[in-house]
Amino acid sequence: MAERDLISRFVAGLRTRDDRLLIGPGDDAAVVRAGAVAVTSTDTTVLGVHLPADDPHVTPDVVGHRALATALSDLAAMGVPAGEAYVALTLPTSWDDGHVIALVEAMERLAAATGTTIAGGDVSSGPALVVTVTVVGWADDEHALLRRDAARAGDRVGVTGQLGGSAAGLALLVDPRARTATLTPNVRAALLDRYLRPEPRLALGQRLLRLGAHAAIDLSDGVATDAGHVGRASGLRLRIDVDRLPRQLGVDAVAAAVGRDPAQLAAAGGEDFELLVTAPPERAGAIARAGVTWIGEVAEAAGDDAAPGVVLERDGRPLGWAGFEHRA
Ligand SMILES: Nc1ncnc2c1ncn2[C@@H]1O[C@H](COP(=O)(O)OP(=O)(O)O)[C@@H](O)[C@H]1O
Ligand SMILES: Cc1ncc(C[n+]2csc(CCOP(=O)(O)OP(=O)(O)O)c2C)c(N)n1
Ligand SMILES: [Mg+2]
Repeated sequence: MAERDLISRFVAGLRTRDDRLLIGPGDDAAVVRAGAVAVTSTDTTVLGVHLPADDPHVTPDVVGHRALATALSDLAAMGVPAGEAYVALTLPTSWDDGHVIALVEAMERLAAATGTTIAGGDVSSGPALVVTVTVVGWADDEHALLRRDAARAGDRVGVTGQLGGSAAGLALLVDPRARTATLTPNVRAALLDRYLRPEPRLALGQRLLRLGAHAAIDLSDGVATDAGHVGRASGLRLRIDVDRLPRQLGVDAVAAAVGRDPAQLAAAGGEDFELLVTAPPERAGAIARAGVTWIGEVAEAAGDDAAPGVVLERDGRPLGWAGFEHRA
């Protein structure tokens, strides 16, 4: 199919989910009636970097879902609902029309499930499959946000859901040793799903904001790195006990099979796309009931050996673990 026809074909399957969109796909630019404050984030998914390039699990559907989910995760971490998404596709010749349409259809399904409107994008050819998704959410005012720099000394530090599942799922795909792990079919499927089809915690992010959380960040690179962003942005030190990190079922078995510490998969494996939050102790009960596990606290940063950032601890002693880094 020619570029124009391909675009027309997949745009025909996109729906508008709000009354903001004045001009959607088709003109030189999208036109949206703005809310009070725009919250915008962009994320890239590269086949071979974010997903294995030649694995039968990595279908066009998985690529589409994951690219939008990981972008929406940043809006979840800001505590705002999703608004519009803009999708730039770089397509290698090995991706035929059917693949591209399946990718966009999977995105549209997640868009429907999250109230997102795909309002525009771009199609290019290129040497590798790259999907860049820009998402915009709308807040009523600039205070109705979960920022990285809003942690306060004395806050508790918590995480939503369970961690390590994505790294374990990836290991099941790429590390032959992981296949020796004893897992029930359901547990194995849930680990693969966590890696291949993460769910952005949009409703939970908004709920945490309403419940009085101070700061939040989504866990893309792992607590070891992402908690450090909160600490540095806030000028404080997050102290986290790695043995309190909730681990997804099956993580321990995969960690044993690949010879790694299970807490390290949970702290540094990355891509669970859960949220890390800080909140004052008086809110801890209500926030825990919303699905948060407390893993540490926010301390003043003072002195050379207590710089702003994160310190991961085991039995009160610091560990040198680090999360994912693109240019290590
Ligand atoms: N090329 C760039 N130009 C401007 N800002 C950037 C660029 N790359 C990253 N940033 C900013 O740096 C911060 C961290 O980026 P990144 O690690 O991609 O964020 P996240 O983990 O939330 O997706 C973000 O606020 C992002 O907007
Ligand atoms: C094939 C493959 N190898 C390694 C990884 C691990 N990995 C790749 S990117 C990444 C971190 C998250 O991606 P990034 O682009 O840093 O997202 P952001 O922090 O910008 O949200 C991790 C853990 C992977 N997902 N797939
Ligand atoms: Mg990253």
